[in-house]
Amino acid sequence: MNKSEVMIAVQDLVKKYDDFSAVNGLNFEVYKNEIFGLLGPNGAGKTTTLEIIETLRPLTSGKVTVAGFDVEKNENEIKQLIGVQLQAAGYYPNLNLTELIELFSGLYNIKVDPLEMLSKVNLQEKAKAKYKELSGGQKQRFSIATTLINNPTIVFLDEPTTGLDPQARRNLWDLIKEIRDAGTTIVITTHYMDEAEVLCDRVAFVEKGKIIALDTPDKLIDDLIKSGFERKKEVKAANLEDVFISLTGKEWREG
Ligand SMILES: Nc1ncnc2c1ncn2[C@@H]1O[C@H](COP(=O)(O)OP(=O)(O)OP(=O)(O)O)[C@@H](O)[C@H]1O
Repeated sequence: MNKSEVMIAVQDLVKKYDDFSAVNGLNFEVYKNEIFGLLGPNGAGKTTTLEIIETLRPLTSGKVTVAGFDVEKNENEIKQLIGVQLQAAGYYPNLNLTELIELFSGLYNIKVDPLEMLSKVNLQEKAKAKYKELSGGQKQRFSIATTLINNPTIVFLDEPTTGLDPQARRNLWDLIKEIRDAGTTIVITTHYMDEAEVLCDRVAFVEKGKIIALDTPDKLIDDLIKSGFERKKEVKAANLEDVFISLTGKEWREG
């Protein structure tokens, strides 16, 4: 994470749907090369905020810049810099993965090697498989590959591990970290706090369209402990998920 380089700046962001404020004065910055998590309950305003940053939804007031470009004035420049996870329902179920990558790269008007893109997400063996033949984890990995086609500077992932088994989730965490380590900034939303804790460099908690806390997971946890918080139950050195992983292994298994 490089604090000196701000990739996304959100200032006093407000989004109203009629007289309901879904986003109610948000302020935060995302730094170059970090994994930044937006956390919060259903309806808190996370997706709305992401869609405004992605230039897919107009803001009501405030200012949002992406790599210095204003979302209200430089939509095209921003679209070239970002990778957005497309909803799976939009994929043509009868095309194979190679054909789908070719289709998407055609939409971006660029040429990529489909096999190279698929190998980034460990799906090279599935190059000739149809999308509908993939497991849940493979579908998620494929959708992450589609975000990387235009070689983006920033990637947005909206709940990328929902519905996956523990192995598939952990493998996806490794993949997302690799993408960050290769120089990409990542903004993610998730409802899984364990995921946010191991994956995110910094997290913002959003509630009712406002940020109620923003820091590294370590700092947020340390502050809570300093305030006198204690868990009721004795904390064990492992949990049931650790048992699952230790019994079944951690390799890619949805083959
Ligand atoms: N197009 C719309 N018109 C009216 N209200 C909307 C619209 N889109 C979202 N909302 C409302 O804005 C609020 C924030 O929704 P948003 O989808 O941003 O929340 P979220 O934090 O992403 O929730 P989730 O975790 O469930 O995805 C919700 O109360 C939602 O009903």
